[in-house]
Formats: sequence, structure tokens, C-alpha cells
Amino acid sequence: MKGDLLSMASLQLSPTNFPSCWPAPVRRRCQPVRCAAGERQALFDRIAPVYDNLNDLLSLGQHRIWKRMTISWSGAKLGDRVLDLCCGSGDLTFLLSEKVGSSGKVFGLDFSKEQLSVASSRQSLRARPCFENIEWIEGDALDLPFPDSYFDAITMGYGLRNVVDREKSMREMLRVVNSGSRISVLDFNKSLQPLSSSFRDWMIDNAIVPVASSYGLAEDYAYLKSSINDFLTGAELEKLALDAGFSNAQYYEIGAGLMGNLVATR
Ligand SMILES: C/C(=C\Cc1cc(O)c2ccccc2c1O)CCC[C@H](C)CCC[C@H](C)CCCC(C)C
Ligand SMILES: C[S@@+](CC[C@H](N)C(=O)[O-])C[C@H]1O[C@@H](n2cnc3c(N)ncnc32)[C@H](O)[C@@H]1O
Repeated sequence: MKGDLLSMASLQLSPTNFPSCWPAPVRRRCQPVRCAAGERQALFDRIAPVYDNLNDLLSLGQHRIWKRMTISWSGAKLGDRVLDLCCGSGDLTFLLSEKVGSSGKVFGLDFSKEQLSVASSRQSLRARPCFENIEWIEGDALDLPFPDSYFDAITMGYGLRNVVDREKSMREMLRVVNSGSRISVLDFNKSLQPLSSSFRDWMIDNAIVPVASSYGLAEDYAYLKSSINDFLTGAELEKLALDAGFSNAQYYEIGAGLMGNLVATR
């Protein structure tokens, strides 16, 4: 499986953005794969055309607030070089771009070609001057094409739950983030409160899946429920970060306990 994942291509990846000691990325095509990672990649490719609209509809626009909180916790500031991991259609990437401004640099990395294509067309449509600081990279969160200590901040929205190896993903984030800098990881909160988890499961069964089924995507959205149940609690996420080597980790429940944000400092 590692071999398959290593065959990720790199989009618009300019060697000039890397120190000269860093090998130039090789342009390769993604291979269709049948492993768990390949199935998830295919799922995110399939849902790409409706992903943004469904997020707005299903969360009643609330996901925009949760994403702004994630940016704020990342500590990204003007002039920084930052990474949005598992960027999908780019919501967090665009917010980071505004935050670091034209003197900064933002990399949006994802393994779904279709999600990146939506992100790139949104970039052309909105055409704000600072958006020129964005570079989209088709790549693997488990094998990042960046040197050690390269970033001043990292964000990851709804990504950690979807990668096939969370420990490895955490170790990769630790490797590429600067000492003293932060990662800010937004995802569903695997709540220990029965009322909160019942409400979330009820929402998925009775709102999310029925709406998604009208686009022929019922199964893809039903995956949400099992993936949240297989995910980690806030305390487990803090432990994951500390075990990987972060010096500090704090988990915040947000959105009435439906969502959570892990903030860890290297
Ligand atoms: C932001 C949302 C979904 C992101 C998302 C993440 C994934 O990992 C996926 C995997 C596979 C398919 C799709 C996705 C995916 O879309 C939408 C979240 C919706 C919430 C479950 C429902 C929120 C309900 C309330 C209206 C919010 C009210 C909050 C208020 C503060 C009380
Ligand atoms: C639910 S979407 C989140 C998109 C965006 N961050 C957001 O907040 O809306 C999850 C994204 O993670 C990406 N992803 C999952 N595993 C990945 C991996 N190993 N490497 C790169 N991207 C991955 C998927 O392609 C998908 O675009």
C-alpha cells in the first residue's frame, strides 16, 4: 500500500519553493488503487462536485465559523509559510491565504484530484490578489513532500479521521512544523456524552444521508457515522499528539460539542 501512496503526483509544485538541498519533486500520475486509502481517495473524488454545497446546507453555514476558529488557533500570521493538510476544496487554504497575506505562502495538499480541481477553480473565480500565494499539491498526508521544520503553522480540517494511519500523519506534521509553531486540527468530536453522540448519529441518519442520497451519494455520507465512531476522543487526540513528540496539546470542544479542535505545539 505504501508503494501505491508514494505514487502521488505533485501539482504546480515549484522546485524554487524548496531549499536547494531538497530534491525536486517528481511528476507522476496517481495510480488507481484498491487499498483503504485508494477507496477513500475515490470517495472524496466522487463527492467533490457537491461537497461545498452540502457542507453549507447540512451545517446551516456553521462550518465556516468552525473553520475560522481553526485558523485562529493555528497562530498563522502575516508573512508566514503555512500548510493546509487534506485541504479538499480549499476552505481553510483560502482563509490561511488571507491571514498570511501576499508576503506569505500557503500550500494546500490533498490526494484527491477532483477536490483539488474544485479548489483551483474557486481560486480563479474569486481572484483575490493574496490568493496568488497559494500552491495546490496533489500528495499524501502520510509522506509529505517538504523538508523538516518548513512551516510556521499547519491546519487540517476533517482530515485526520480520514487518513489510514493517524500516528504517521501526526509524526509527519511534527516533522515539517517549526519548533514553537502549532498545528490546528478540526474534526467531528467523538463525544463521550450520550446525548450529543445520539444527536449527531440521528442527524447523519435522518438529514445527512437522505440529502446525500438525492445525489446518489448515500453510502459515501453514511461513511461519516462509522468514521466518527472509529475516531479518537479529545483526550485520545491529545495523547496522540504528545506521543508523536509535540510538547503541548489541548483539545477544544466547539459547535455545541459536535465538533472539536486539537491544538498542538511542537
Ligand atoms: C462540515 C460537515 C461535514 C464535513 C465532512 C467531513 C467528512 O469527513 C466527510 C466524509 C465523507 C463524506 C462527507 C464528509 C463531510 O461532508 C457538515 C457537518 C454537519 C453536521 C453533522 C451537522 C450540523 C448540524 C447543525 C445544523 C449545526 C448546529 C450547530 C449549532 C452550534 C448548535
Ligand atoms: C472531509 S474532506 C475535508 C476537506 C477540507 N479540509 C475541509 O475542511 O472542508 C477530507 C479530505 O482529506 C483528504 N485526504 C484523506 N486522506 C488523505 C491523505 N492520506 N493524503 C492527502 N489527503 C487526504 C481527502 O481527499 C479529502 O479531500
